[in-house]
Amino acid sequence: MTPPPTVLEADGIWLQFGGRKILQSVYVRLQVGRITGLLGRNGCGKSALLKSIMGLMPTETQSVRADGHYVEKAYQQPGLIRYLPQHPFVPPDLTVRAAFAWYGISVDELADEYPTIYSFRHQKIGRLSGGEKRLTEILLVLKSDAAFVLLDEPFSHLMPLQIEQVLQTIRQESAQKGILLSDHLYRQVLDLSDAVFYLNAGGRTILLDSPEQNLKDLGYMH
Ligand SMILES: Nc1ncnc2c1ncn2[C@@H]1O[C@H](COP(=O)(O)OP(=O)(O)OP(=O)(O)O)[C@@H](O)[C@H]1O
Repeated sequence: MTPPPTVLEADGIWLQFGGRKILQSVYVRLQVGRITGLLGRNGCGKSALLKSIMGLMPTETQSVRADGHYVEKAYQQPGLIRYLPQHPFVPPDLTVRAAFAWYGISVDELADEYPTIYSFRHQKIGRLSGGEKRLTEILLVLKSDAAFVLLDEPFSHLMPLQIEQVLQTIRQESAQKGILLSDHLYRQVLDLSDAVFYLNAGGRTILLDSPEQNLKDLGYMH
């Protein structure tokens, strides 16, 4: 059996909407065992980039490679890569237990770590609150058996205590996964990430060498 890949690279991604250039020759790199942050202003194209990597957005050109092998439709390869979009994606009629089973996870794994979600195991997803649903979806993606995980604004809808817990789970899961984390909670992203890319208004990624200072210079924060 071939071992799972350890590096995922995306480059040469060009995307425009109605003549407006969103992504221009973007480059990002994920590595198993590392967390890679992705920051950028509202509307700069972070979500579009994640969708492009997944093969869910028609781009002009792009190259996504796992250990150098071309990946065409990442969304068809859940063992390779999983994606948390900004919008809810689990069918509302599934129970929490069934949703975890769908992702190859036993809900019993959550009993100690996430007792509230575990207590909802017989509930339908559609009956959960916004935050409970978001937390369920984050855990589905994070705890699934994928080599790489893309997280688009995982902290939205979560209360501070849950954010702390999810940060810890991201850290734990990164031991066996390469994780791309895009969120506006920049402090948490900086603390957690081994490397941080900034997507600038011109649609190019910059690898930050001094993140705090770079982000001020780039006008992302004061
Ligand atoms: N399907 C689409 N058709 C036309 N324009 C789109 C489409 N999807 C996204 N856009 C535009 O592309 C730009 C990038 O959007 P995207 O959602 O990727 O930004 P973002 O960096 O994730 O923003 P935010 O931080 O606010 O979530 C925006 O200007 C958006 O309006």
